[in-house]
Amino acid sequence: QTGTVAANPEQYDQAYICPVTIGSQTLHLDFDTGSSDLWVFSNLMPSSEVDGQTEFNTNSAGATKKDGYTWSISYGDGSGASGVVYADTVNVGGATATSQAVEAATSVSSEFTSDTGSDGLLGLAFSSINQVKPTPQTTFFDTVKSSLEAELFTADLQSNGPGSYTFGYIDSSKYTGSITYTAVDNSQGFWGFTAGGYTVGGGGSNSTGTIGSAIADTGTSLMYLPTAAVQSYYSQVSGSSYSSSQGGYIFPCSASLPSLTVSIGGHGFVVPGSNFNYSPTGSGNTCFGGLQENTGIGFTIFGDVFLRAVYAIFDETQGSPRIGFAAQ
Ligand SMILES: O=C(NNC1=NCCC1)c1ccc(Br)cc1
Repeated sequence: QTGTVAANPEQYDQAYICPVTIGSQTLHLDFDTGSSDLWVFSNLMPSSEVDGQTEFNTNSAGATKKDGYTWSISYGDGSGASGVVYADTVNVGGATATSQAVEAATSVSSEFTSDTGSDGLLGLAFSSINQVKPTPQTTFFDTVKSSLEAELFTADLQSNGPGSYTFGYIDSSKYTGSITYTAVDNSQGFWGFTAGGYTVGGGGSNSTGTIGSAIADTGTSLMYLPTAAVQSYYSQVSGSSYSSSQGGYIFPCSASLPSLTVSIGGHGFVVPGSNFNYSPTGSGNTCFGGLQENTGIGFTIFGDVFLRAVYAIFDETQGSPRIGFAAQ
């Protein structure tokens, strides 16, 4: 099917990298529903900031410089990049944008230099938060959506193995049961929605509160919830504690992790306990939790830890945007 691309997880499922053809080059980009810029490592960068990544060749025949256009972006984790802007043909699994803004980096932060599996990002949030000056550019999805069978894209992220993104259609083999849709508030440029109650473990409903407004962000590795929900979760994990040195909740790697059920659109979505063992801390046979507090971020983020448990549909077919989730 046109518009299908593999999503390959980096180590610890930290991010999902997809092959994208830009002109005659194939680069591997981190698809990110939490930002709206398509930027790539380029030949304009100092070699000290490149560690094996493929560089977009700004001198290629198909690349047209947008003179006077620049960009600079910083992400929730403190990483960032900046550069200049070209127009080129961008092809994702057959879905082709003939004149897409390709933001060529002239500098990137150390997080990107050391992320050797990623040649840049492909933003899939709303174009209202694109960071190109003097004129914001459209995201790949916004550029191509009118040419798609349907104005939507989907994310099927898997643990430790290839998943996929589709553009223009829903792959019914990727989910079970029905899709639950809920309204999206894109006033801040994100795929924002409202989440309801939560239950820790498969027992009865032991949720005491509701989660509230949240965003679906494939570019964020973990799940960040309000403190009450996070403390309720780790109270069920023996040996867990908040480690200020590690910057989050940790637990013995042998701990038994409960599932977390979150109500969205009136349907309970179960995140299996295994999703919450993110990575070894590197000391004392403790592991870093895939669920952390949203304090300091100011948003509740349903990142890859949650998105791996569902099939997600980012849908603009109805005029107003909506997001759909189905069990997988
Ligand atoms: O930056 C964000 N998402 N994408 C990426 N993170 C790291 C590289 C890409 C992000 C978006 C919204 C909020 Br609220 C917090 C963080």
